[in-house]
Amino acid sequence: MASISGFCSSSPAAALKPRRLLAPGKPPLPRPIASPCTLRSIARDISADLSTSSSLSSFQKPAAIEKDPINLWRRYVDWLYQHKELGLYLDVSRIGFTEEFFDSMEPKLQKAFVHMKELEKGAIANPDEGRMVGHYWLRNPKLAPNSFLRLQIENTLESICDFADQIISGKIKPPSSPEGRFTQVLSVGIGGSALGPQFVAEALAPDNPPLKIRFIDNTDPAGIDHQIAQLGPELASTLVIVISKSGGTPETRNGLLEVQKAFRDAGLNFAKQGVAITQENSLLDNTARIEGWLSRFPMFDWVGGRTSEMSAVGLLPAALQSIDIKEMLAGASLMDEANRTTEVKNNPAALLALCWYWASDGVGSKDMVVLPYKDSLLLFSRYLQQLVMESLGKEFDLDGNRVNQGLSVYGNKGSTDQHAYIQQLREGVHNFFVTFIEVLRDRPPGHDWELEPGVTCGDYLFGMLQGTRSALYANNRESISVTVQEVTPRSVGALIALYERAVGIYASLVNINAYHQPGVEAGKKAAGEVLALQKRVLAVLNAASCTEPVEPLTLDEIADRCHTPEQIEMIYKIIVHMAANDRALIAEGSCGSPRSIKVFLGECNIDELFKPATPSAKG
Ligand SMILES: O=P(O)(O)OC[C@H]1O[C@H](O)[C@H](O)[C@@H](O)[C@@H]1O
Repeated sequence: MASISGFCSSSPAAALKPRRLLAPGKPPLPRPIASPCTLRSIARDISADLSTSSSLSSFQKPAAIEKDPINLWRRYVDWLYQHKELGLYLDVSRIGFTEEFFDSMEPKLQKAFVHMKELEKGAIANPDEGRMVGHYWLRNPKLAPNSFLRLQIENTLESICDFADQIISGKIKPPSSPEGRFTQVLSVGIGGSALGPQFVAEALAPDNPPLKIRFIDNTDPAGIDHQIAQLGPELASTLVIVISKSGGTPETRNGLLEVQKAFRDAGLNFAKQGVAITQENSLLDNTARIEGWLSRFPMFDWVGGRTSEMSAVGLLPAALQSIDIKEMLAGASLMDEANRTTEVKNNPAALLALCWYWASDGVGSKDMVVLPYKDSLLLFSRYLQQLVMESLGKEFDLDGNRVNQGLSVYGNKGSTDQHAYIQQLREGVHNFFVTFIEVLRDRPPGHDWELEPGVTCGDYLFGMLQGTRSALYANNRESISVTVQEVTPRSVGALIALYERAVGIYASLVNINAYHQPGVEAGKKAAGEVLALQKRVLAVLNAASCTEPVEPLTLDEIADRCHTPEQIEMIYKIIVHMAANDRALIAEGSCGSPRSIKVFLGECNIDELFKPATPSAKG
């Protein structure tokens, strides 16, 4: 193994001292016994206590990371990972892990490899939901645990390619477009049903795709109106793809209802232009079937939303933009293959996971800043945010211990971000590590020119990346660099596969389920309760506004009549929102003085009074 002198603790005894999370150079402080502590520090302590002898708690991070340029170069060469066929490099030399750390992690990594192997063979790797985790089969259907699943994958891919060909060639036409063919795709979906397609469109769509894609990924009415307004008369030649694994996500349902209304208003037949990507027999699937939509593609139970880019979710939108989806799959498959070796140094995903573990102390103590130096990769960090944070951000580990795990991800692109927040990264709070994504090819051959003697525009970008990496490192800020030759379907497929696997391995290292998202439900449930309360408020206001004379109500009176005095603040917020949208009138007072306001409804709706009572969230 490489000599990385200067990286190691000075003596074996020092290596066994309990590790402290300190700025380099500071002497270790005794752990406070009963001082006030943050949730994060509690989580960190619990996690440290739970860890075994192979965890970071056995180590002390070096006081300062290697600065000698020759030693650093040796470290660079010794640790450089290269995937020849993909033209992808991974440089972990600027992460200061020690040999002892590396060796101590070996058993955990070997265990992680076993988990990944079992997962690929079809084990129930998502135990809470009792599900297999099969995104790796999508790019290598032969791996699927049975021939039924293999055929499902192969047939879906074939039907995606056929459908996209027929749409692009104009064999399948929109019923009432003067263009005679589809020119636009409007993708409606959220989370894993949007982020991958958005990232890939930004990274790979040609300048003039056969169909231009746009997205509705929220329940923001103004955002939806904006997308529809921009389509204008081209709505008639727009293929609407509604994507939802569950088929019941409210934001996506609302997007669909809004788009369907726009079609009705324009006198268009939505069904002839609508496509659903969802699980069989979901609400969305049934709607699409009953309404006779143009087509339906399956989403599989064993593919999670955030790992669905290589399923119909990602492949259909990409194919419609003439992105070579088979190349994307090939890139992912090659990367998966590389990630199956049990030799850590030759396993890029394991190396990444190891670096994350080192840099964030195995408890997410540092954030991961992702900086692609290439405009087309702008959305990579946003895509990774869901992949990493929804997978790793967990309250409990697989044994039921409270661990509050996670790894925060943010970033946009270099060198743009250099003019925004790199100042803080260089000199401010030291709570992050960086991942640089470097693309060697600046622009297609034959287009380059020197904007000053010997220097091209791309040389500047290169210089900015290297300069930032060095400047950060000089101030003890660690970084990883991932280098690809070009942004192609193959390299993008490989990048996605690399991070998917790194997340899986890291999850094994910290013993959590990376494939469920129990925390997301809490927000959804609370949102449902707010809407249920709003309906009760409306019913109460409606009753009071239908009297003669109209009876404006105070917030206390509304809360009282809703039988939810404890919800008065939420009722106030509901009133303010309704008033701002012309659905309620404030008779007295102003929103700024909640106690003073009296409210009635702008329009009394007698029918509303005779509707059956709205079921409340509180029963
Ligand atoms: O694809 P859908 O079922 O509509 O789900 C969309 C998103 O919903 C939730 O937020 C989940 O946490 C995400 O993982 C998922 O991607």
